[in-house]
Amino acid sequence: MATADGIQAFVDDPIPKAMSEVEEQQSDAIRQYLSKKTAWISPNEEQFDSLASFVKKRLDEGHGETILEIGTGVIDAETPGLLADEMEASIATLKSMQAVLDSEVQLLRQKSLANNTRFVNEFLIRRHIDQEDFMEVRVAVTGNVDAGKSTLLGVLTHGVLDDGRGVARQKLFRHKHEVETGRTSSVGNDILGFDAQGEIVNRPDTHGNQALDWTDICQRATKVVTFIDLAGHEKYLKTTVFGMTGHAPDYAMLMVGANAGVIGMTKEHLGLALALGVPVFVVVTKIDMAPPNVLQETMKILQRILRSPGVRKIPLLVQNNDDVITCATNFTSERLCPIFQVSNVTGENLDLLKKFLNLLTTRMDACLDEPAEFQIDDLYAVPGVGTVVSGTTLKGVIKLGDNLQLGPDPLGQFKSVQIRSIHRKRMSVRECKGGQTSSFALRKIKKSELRKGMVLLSPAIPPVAYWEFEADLLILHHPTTISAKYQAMVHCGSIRQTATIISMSVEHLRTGDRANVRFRFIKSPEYLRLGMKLVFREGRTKAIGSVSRLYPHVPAQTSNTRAKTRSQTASAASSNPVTTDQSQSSKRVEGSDEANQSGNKRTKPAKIMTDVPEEQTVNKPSS
Ligand SMILES: Nc1nc2c(ncn2[C@@H]2O[C@H](COP(=O)(O)OP(=O)(O)OP(=O)(O)O)[C@@H](O)[C@H]2O)c(=O)[nH]1
Repeated sequence: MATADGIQAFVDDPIPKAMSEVEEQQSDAIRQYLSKKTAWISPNEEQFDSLASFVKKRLDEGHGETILEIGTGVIDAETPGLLADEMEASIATLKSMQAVLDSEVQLLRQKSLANNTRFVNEFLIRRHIDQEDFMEVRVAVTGNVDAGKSTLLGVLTHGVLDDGRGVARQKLFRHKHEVETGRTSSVGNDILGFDAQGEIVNRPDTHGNQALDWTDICQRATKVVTFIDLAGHEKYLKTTVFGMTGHAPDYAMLMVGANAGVIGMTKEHLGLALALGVPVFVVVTKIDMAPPNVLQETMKILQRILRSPGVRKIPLLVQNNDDVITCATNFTSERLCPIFQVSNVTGENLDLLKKFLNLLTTRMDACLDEPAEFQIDDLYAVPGVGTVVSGTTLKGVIKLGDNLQLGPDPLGQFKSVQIRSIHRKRMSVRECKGGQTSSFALRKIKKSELRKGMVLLSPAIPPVAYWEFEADLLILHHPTTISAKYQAMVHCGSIRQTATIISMSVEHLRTGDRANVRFRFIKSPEYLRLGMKLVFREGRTKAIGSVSRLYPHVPAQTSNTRAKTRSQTASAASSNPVTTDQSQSSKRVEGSDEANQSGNKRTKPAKIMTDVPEEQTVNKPSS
């Protein structure tokens, strides 16, 4: 088991580095001052302002929160620690900064050095957010059936303990058959809110009603963790894959029953998170009922799998507050894998897990200055409201009343729609930013016109749909060989559609092979972006990859729109492909022979579609 120190060795301490980078324009004297561990003791006005702008920068970068270490510096790195009275003065400086930064300061841990004479403190600084806003973190909950996923979510979000016979999970079930069988079949969402001091704001139900009041949670929370509860049963793997690709989780919580161990879908789910580059932490449940030797065996196997060459994680058993902070501050490094051992029945170690969840931050860059892009992962027809789409804003800001381009439809076309209302976690809001999930009520759109995988784009983004694309693919498993014409389901963002391999850079593909593969969707064109991760699977076949080249689709035209579209097409969606080494909007490949341009001996790609093939015109949008 790696120790906290072991972890520290491979992750650079981000704090002094950030400190040295903070304000290049600052004078040398100020920069030197900021690099000292004593900087917080009694700064003058200019020094105070510099410290404040340093923390503000860190808060901006951390989506509204940051962990700050006091008592270490770049200059005096070899002699860390402040005397007790120096630390007290530093804390007073930090506290007086709360008002300037409109934030809350919370002591996370104190390290004692030199026989308890010197101290290094770590603080969580969290910005106050107005009632309508909150930070968002998405955690995909995965693991084999019966690992205790729904139970843990019931326990965390409703503040109750389980009885070992499923009482806590009853609070979460959404479908009648789930209540009857105790098995999750749909992707469900549950939320856990934390205030600026890191306290849980989910209130126990006071009306005998099991549903939590999400608006109340969001109004009182500074940070909301959304759990995407994915089905554990193999039968629902399609749902699980969709949850992992379409709901854009920041982290994956892999649950393992201490008594059952690493069985069934556990490895499959771990592999999926690894393939999609989602950092994983493990929660071992049911430690109250597992005999010590069984728990030990489960831990041994788990750690062996995590350390194996295909996974290459560094497992860290979280046993105390110190471990929580070490894990939380180093977790964005995809290699660290914290492991919690909990009981949903006795509540053992749940406080450590809650503290860890409170410290997680989103991995998604909001890209607020870029044109808005929203991926649709679900559709509803809400009586009295109309058509509602839910999903994730991938970048930019979407505001009430905005006109966005909705598409692509089965013909690859987009249409303008207006945002009638916005909900974030069922709370009515005026805007939604990059990295946040939300639902929009749309004007003058029927649910039948929509399907999952569609997008809403700012008018500044060229509305291009793609029938064909290339991906760099790695075959994780296939029982025999894959060749051209092979078909399987492509999961890419919230897109879920069967695609055919139309050409490959090699003749055949077997387990472990890598190749560049050209795909064609069989039903309708989709909106894709270069670099998007994808999972290609059918039955026991599994491959992962990322989109490396796009072949824009030119939609069918009516005579009166033809002239207009022709000019748009020329500028925005030239029928030449877009590749990963080109900027999507500015550069395009010159000439017409893509195979030559790519510089390899791939089969010459099929002619680029300039009209809608017959089979697409008869297909209805899938949902
Ligand atoms: N003793 C004990 N029982 C637990 C614990 N956690 C869950 N259980 C029980 O284990 C059973 C299965 O829990 P679930 O939460 O339904 O498991 P799941 O992983 O959500 O299963 P799926 O939804 O089918 O994927 C239930 O009867 C729970 O009461 C625990 O920590 N200790």
